[in-house]
Amino acid sequence: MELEPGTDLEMRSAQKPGARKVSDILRCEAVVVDFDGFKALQGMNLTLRQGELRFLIGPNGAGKTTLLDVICGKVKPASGRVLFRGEIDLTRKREHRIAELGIGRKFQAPSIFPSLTVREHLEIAMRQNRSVFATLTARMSSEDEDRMAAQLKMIGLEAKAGRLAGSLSHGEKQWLEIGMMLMQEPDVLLLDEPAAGMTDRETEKTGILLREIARRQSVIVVEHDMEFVRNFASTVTVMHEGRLLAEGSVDEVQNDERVMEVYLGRRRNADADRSTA
Ligand SMILES: Nc1ncnc2c1ncn2[C@@H]1O[C@H](COP(=O)(O)OP(=O)(O)OP(=O)(O)O)[C@@H](O)[C@H]1O
Repeated sequence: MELEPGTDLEMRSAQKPGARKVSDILRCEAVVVDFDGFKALQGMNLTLRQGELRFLIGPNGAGKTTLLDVICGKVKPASGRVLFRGEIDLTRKREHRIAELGIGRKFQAPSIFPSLTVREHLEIAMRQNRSVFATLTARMSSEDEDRMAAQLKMIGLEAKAGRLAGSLSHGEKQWLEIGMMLMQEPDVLLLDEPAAGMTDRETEKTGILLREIARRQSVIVVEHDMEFVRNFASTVTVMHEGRLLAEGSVDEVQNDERVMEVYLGRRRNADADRSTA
């Protein structure tokens, strides 16, 4: 594991009790992303509070995934800042360092190992969060065992801890991946359409899980499923053409004329077309 003395200590000290209280955990300021002349983000702003579950919506190509890519360091912006805990500019950090600082990213497709058990996945994830020395000592402490049990319960896979991950349903695989992220104790979780391809019941359970996570951590969810958003969102950010279009409660953004025009209107039309087809 790479160690950069000093830097992490300084960063972590910002989180210690008694340090300046920062209620905004993440602030994206005027972020511009330029893909060879095409501006996927054109000055995007977003502020995420600690312990918030935020849904990010917008039509195809609005720049939602690109914004998550900037936050986790996968894409570097041409200009703008992403401030973590008020003072660390993530745009100046490398991707692995951003993950170490406490930003977890989950992509849409599950990437699990079919021939490892559910429990083994969580063990691996837990060890990735440890120092080299701790990784070499194979035994789990009773504290680790407690965390493992709590995590399995939280993601609803208690009864399937010994099952091979390859035998899980699509929804269960997604929860396992979320559980692996949680084992690394991120402060901010970035999720791209976590409920895509799930059954109604799995979708419902995913929404409940996200709410549970947001009791302690901050979450940004990119989502297309408006029913899911309606059921579980308190604050929604709407993007359009690489910018913030509107922000507010589901009701507020649904009644916003600009939003109806560029996003919900299109979707309603699409839904209407489908129901009359
Ligand atoms: N690596 C890239 N190179 C060039 N253009 C890109 C690249 N990645 C994304 N884009 C373009 O940037 C724009 C924003 O893409 P992005 O995937 O962020 O949108 P989105 O809101 O997540 O869309 P969707 O809902 O369809 O996933 C799109 O026009 C896309 O084609």
